[in-house]
This record gives sequence, structure tokens and C-alpha cells, in this order.
Amino acid sequence: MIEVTGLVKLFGDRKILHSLNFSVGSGRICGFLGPNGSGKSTTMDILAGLLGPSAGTVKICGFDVVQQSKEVKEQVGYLPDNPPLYKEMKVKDFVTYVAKLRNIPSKIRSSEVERVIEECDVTDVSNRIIGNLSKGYRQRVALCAALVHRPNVLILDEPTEGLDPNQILHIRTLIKKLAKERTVILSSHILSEVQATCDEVVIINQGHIAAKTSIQNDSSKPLFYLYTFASKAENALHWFQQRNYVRSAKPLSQKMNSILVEFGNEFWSESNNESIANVTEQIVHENFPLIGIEEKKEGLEELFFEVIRSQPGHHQIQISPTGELL
Ligand SMILES: Nc1ncnc2c1ncn2[C@@H]1O[C@H](COP(=O)(O)OP(=O)(O)OP(=O)(O)O)[C@@H](O)[C@H]1O
Repeated sequence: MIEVTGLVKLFGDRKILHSLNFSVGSGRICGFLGPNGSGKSTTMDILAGLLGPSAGTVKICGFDVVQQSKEVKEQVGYLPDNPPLYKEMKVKDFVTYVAKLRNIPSKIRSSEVERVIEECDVTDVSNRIIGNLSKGYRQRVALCAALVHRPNVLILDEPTEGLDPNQILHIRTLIKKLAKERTVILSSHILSEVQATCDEVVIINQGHIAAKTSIQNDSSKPLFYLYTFASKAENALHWFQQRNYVRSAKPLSQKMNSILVEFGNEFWSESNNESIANVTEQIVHENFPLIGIEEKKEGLEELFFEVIRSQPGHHQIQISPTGELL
């Protein structure tokens, strides 16, 4: 649904995005996570077809954002950082106006407006002036405008920024509901935001992709295991990568003596004969110098740090006590 290949963006002679590669499959919610100034809004603007790439390609539902920008705009609903709203208009009038701009035929326009107003939970304020609404409601009105033309891909730039905890919860629930029929990419600089809403995450730091990983929100299972070896463990890494029940295996330091392993669902299924004990036994049998195994169950923060730390040449990302990337 979203395919980004070798994406580069220059502003003047400043390189803001350094050859980004990632994709988001149909029906997935992807978090695009990074500190302020890392290039999130620039990437979102390019995906939405509002800004041209300097090099590389971006395809949305198979359409190229440069060559087929009209088709891309039909496929995409975009909620930018500061969504443009006519604050003096009433909610329903505004959404109807956007529907008109989107060339939705007059015969079905009012039913489409009703549909999206209901979908975004703004029915109770549909006759109120936008400027008098709370920020949470205004955000949902902006979502109506982004969705009225039935896009398959929804791009959300920091959708919960500036909202109170109640409104955040409401928007998160709404995003999950909307994602059932669409592909969603949302940017954020808050770890817990991405963890609560997304199936997968791409971490960006200073215009480089620092990590990509899937997120499992089933806290009953450990998400990852960290295997530490007494020395460089290239052979062990290769061994893990060859197992069909291993979803991913990556080295976590330049010394290459720690490997973060993510087991796929089939590993945890009842019919599987493998267990962590079994795997450990096989590793020992192979004479890999294993010195420790650690479960990584407690969320993504630690994992993010380890993955980011392992990126050579990039500044480390700091995290505030409230979980914001700095
Ligand atoms: N039009 C522009 N011209 C020049 N530089 C720009 C322009 N837009 C963005 N930048 C620079 O590009 C870098 C990335 O900005 P961007 O807004 O994409 O980051 P971000 O991750 O979305 O940050 P934030 O979380 O603060 O919104 C920043 O250094 C910014 O100053």
C-alpha cells in the first residue's frame, strides 16, 4: 500500500531525508516515530503528495506520488500537523464544503457527509461552529475532512499532539476503528503513543531510519529475547536467521555479541515442539559461547534504545520521563 524506496529530501543544500526505505502493508497501522526535527512531517508531506522528493520513489496503492499525483490524492486522506479548518463555519457545512472540493457528486454528497460525521463521532456537534469546539473535537472534524472521499490510505501527522488524556484515548480508539478498512501511517515523538496504537513502527533519527520492527500488544508473551555471547556471534546470528519460527534476529551492538530475537506466532502456537529451553539447548550444542538470555516483555522503550544505540554514526535519541523522544 505504501512503498518508499531510496527517499531523499533536500532543502537547499541541507539533506533532511537520507535514502529512506520502508513499506506499510494493507490494513496495517504503522507508527513513524522520531524526535522533533527528525524529518517526520517532511516524510508525511511527501507521502501525501504535497511535497516533491529530491530523489527516490514513493508509491501509494501502486501510484507514484510524482508521476500520478492526481491518483495519489484520491487514495490518500491526510491529517497534517496543523489541519486547516474554517473556524467560523459549522461542522456539517465545512465537511460538505470539503466534499464539494473533492468532487463528490451532489446526489450522494449529503449521505457521504453524514457517513463520515458518524464515523468520526462528531454527530453531536455537527451544527456547532468549529471555532467553539475543543481541540479534540476539532481534530475529529479535520479527520472528517480527510476521510470524506473514502481514501484507502490515511496519513496522520502527530494526531494526538496537544490533546488532553481523555481526548487522546478517544482519538486512539477512533484511529483503530478507521484502520479496519484502511492502511494508516501516523507520526509521533511519543513512544507510548505508537505502542498503544500501531502494529509496526519505523524509527527515524536525523533523517535516517534507525529501526523498523513489529509491535505485539499481547503482554502475556515475551516480545523478544536478548541472547548474549562471550564473543562475536555472527554464526549464532546466521543460525537464528535460518530458523523458520524466528521472525527477526538482529545484532544489537557493533561488537556483535548480543542478538535480539523475535519469535513468530508459530513459535508460540500449541502445536510447536520448540520451546525457549529447546532453543537454548541447541545453541549450547552448536558450541556458540552463550552467556545470557533475557526476556524483553516490558514494552518497547528498552528495545528502541538498544536498536538505536547499535546504529553507528547517529546521535543517540534521549527519552524524557514522560516517554517523549528528544
Ligand atoms: N520548508 C523547509 N525549508 C527548510 N528546512 C525545512 C523545511 N521544512 C522542514 N525543514 C527542516 O527539516 C528538518 C525536519 O523537519 P520536520 O518538520 O520534517 O521534522 P519533524 O520530525 O516533523 O519535527 P517535529 O516533530 O518538530 O514536527 C528540520 O530541521 C526542519 O527545520
